[in-house]
Amino acid sequence: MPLDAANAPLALTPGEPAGTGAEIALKAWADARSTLPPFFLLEEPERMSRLAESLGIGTPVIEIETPNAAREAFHEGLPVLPMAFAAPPEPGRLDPANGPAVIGAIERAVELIRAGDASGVVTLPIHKSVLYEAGFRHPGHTEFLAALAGPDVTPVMMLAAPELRVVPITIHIPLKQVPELLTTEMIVEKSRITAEALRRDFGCPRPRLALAGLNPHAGENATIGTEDRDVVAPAVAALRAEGIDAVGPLSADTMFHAEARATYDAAICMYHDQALIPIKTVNFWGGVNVTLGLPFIRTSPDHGTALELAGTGKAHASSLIAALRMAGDMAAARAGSS
Ligand SMILES: NC(=O)C1=CN([C@@H]2O[C@H](COP(=O)(O)OP(=O)(O)OC[C@H]3O[C@@H](n4cnc5c(N)ncnc54)[C@H](O)[C@@H]3O)[C@@H](O)[C@H]2O)C=CC1
Ligand SMILES: NCC(=O)COP(=O)(O)O
Repeated sequence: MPLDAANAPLALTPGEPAGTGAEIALKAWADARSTLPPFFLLEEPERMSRLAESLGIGTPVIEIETPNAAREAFHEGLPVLPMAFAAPPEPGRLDPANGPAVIGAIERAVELIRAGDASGVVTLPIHKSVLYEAGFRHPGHTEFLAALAGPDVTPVMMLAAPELRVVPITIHIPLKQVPELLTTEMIVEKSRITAEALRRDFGCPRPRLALAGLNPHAGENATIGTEDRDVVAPAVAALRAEGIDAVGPLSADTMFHAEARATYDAAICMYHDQALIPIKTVNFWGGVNVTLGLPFIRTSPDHGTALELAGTGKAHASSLIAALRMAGDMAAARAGSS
């Protein structure tokens, strides 16, 4: 996939149209445009204008015909590249009929990156269960974007805030399946991808990884579950043999306080909540979800659709602002190093 798009704007996908995505996009432009890289939103321009007016967000909406027009337009308002939803979106009311348009916008953003018309994709939150109803077969953006990227892509979810970076090795699977699906190979591969990304995109020349144990007390010498001895410890040994600075398995309950966090650059966690609870506790408003291992840049706010706030204007845009900024910084750094 060509990455000659470094100077192109970022593509922002709409996510769930019944959620808060559209309003935080308007707010991000209103609150932070002078500090953000140019971006355009895939959406319905008229709906965006109506929403800005009804919520009293003073963001002009500018319909653009091509992504190229976004750079100029961004100074004047929020550039919107038109798309259409099948059913008129209503705040807080999910409609599976809009699933194909939500999914299609993500596909279109990847095509624009491939064509050199976008420097990366920032995704607004999707509502996963309504997309599953609409036939979506991927657990989330992370796996869908990897499938769009190509056959041999292993995506890695990392959530990053100034205080902490976390990587869940298993992601959206039932908790009871975690021990069955967790393998040494999976931990090694995702940790290796994380180390490479920390070097390339996050200014860590010698990344330090801290691997959490799966069980309480990291298994207490295999007396509280054997996975830490049999699955996680061999992964740590393999990573160290490759020259990666990895430690663990560590007791997960004592690795997230400030002093512990200062000893590593990313915490490699065995399941979703082991990773996401600490980061959303230390920084709920400024975290960014970034997909590592893709041949293009993808970031996202780390929260969901917040359906109950849709249409109220109360949703915060800070995580989206951080996601746009991170994607822009990554694109600029990659352009500088190529
Ligand atoms: N990247 C993505 O596409 C993501 C999608 N989701 C999806 O979002 C849906 C709802 O998930 P929940 O677990 O309820 O998480 P959520 O993040 O939507 O909501 C959790 C709590 O945080 C609040 N909140 C979320 N974003 C906010 C914002 N910008 N400003 C102020 N308050 C905010 C909500 O009001 C709620 O109290 C699910 O379908 C889930 O799959 C969740 C996370 C990421
Ligand atoms: N809980 C994180 C989340 O749901 C993000 O998933 P994805 O859509 O970025 O794969």
